[in-house]
Amino acid sequence: MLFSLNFTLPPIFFTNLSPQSKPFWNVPLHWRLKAKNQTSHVPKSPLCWTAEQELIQQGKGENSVEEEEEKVFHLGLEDQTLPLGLRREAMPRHVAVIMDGNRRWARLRDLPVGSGYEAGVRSLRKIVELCCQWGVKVLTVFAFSSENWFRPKVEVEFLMSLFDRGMQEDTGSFLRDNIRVSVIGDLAKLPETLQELIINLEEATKSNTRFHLIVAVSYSGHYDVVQACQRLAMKAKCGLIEPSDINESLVEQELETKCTEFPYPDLLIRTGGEFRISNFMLWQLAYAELFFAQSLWPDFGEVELLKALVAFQQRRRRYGNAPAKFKALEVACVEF
Ligand SMILES: CC(C)=CCC/C(C)=C/CC/C(C)=C/COP(=O)(O)OP(=O)(O)O
Repeated sequence: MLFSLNFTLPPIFFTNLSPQSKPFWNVPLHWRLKAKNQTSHVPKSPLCWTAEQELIQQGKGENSVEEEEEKVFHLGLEDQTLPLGLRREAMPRHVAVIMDGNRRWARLRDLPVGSGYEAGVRSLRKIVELCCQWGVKVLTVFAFSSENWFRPKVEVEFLMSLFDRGMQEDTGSFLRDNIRVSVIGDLAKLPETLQELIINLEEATKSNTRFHLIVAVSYSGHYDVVQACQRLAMKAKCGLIEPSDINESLVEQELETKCTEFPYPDLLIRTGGEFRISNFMLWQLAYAELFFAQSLWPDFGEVELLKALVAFQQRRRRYGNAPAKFKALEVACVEF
């Protein structure tokens, strides 16, 4: 029998999270493992049941800390730590993020605007890592909009060099962690060196299957729909399709998100306290759940991501009467 589970976190869950009282999953792994022989000190966390706790429980914790760390690192996805309150089977497959608030973060600290963007990259790395660990399959981030070209030249150049640097620095970890990277948007407008880097990175990671990071650069929802229309018009002009053949499925196949198996974000997160979608993935967000966070993007970390995911898992998704392709996740979310 199917039943609805309306899981609500105990108030202690978020009110207790001061920097002094970190949740158990923030405690470094070697501390947790070192504590394992001192039974009274093994944290009996009400918040999550971790893979290494499982090993201790099974009496298999006889190895050195290093061996245990190695073992935990290589456990399968389904065995990895998942904070209490998150259900793996109800995890959004595709999360989209508008990473807003980097410049405000820098100004609040009297730092140059570039430091805000650099802090934003650090935040992005952390969120990618968590999404991988927690079982999200696709993450699309809005890194530079079509409108951002109108920002001061020096800022645009800084962002271009940051993309360049970020992609070069992270190629090794994308390969090691089995992460595929795609970049979507009007890439012809980017500096040629960056275009080459993108082609190489996409090629190098195209067979990776654990996680798909999609970076939207020089992108807007309007741009995406227009370029899809142009491609369909070309096909019609060449006689490959009739105008009357054009339907939702054909449009979907021409959108930039054709690179992923899950083109429709289940969850859109916007940081920075604004309540808009700012011309991001207009077609694809049709049935996304929206989550607006007050945190500026560089401050958006584990606790904030967890709040967004827990909120998502508590939503009841209805989709109107949309076709089954949208509905797969509803079963996991509502009928647990
Ligand atoms: C390598 C890589 C993918 C890097 C991504 C870097 C990054 C965080 C880009 C965000 C860019 C951007 C225009 C954000 C909007 O917020 P804003 O900073 O304009 O916010 P604000 O003016 O509202 O504070």
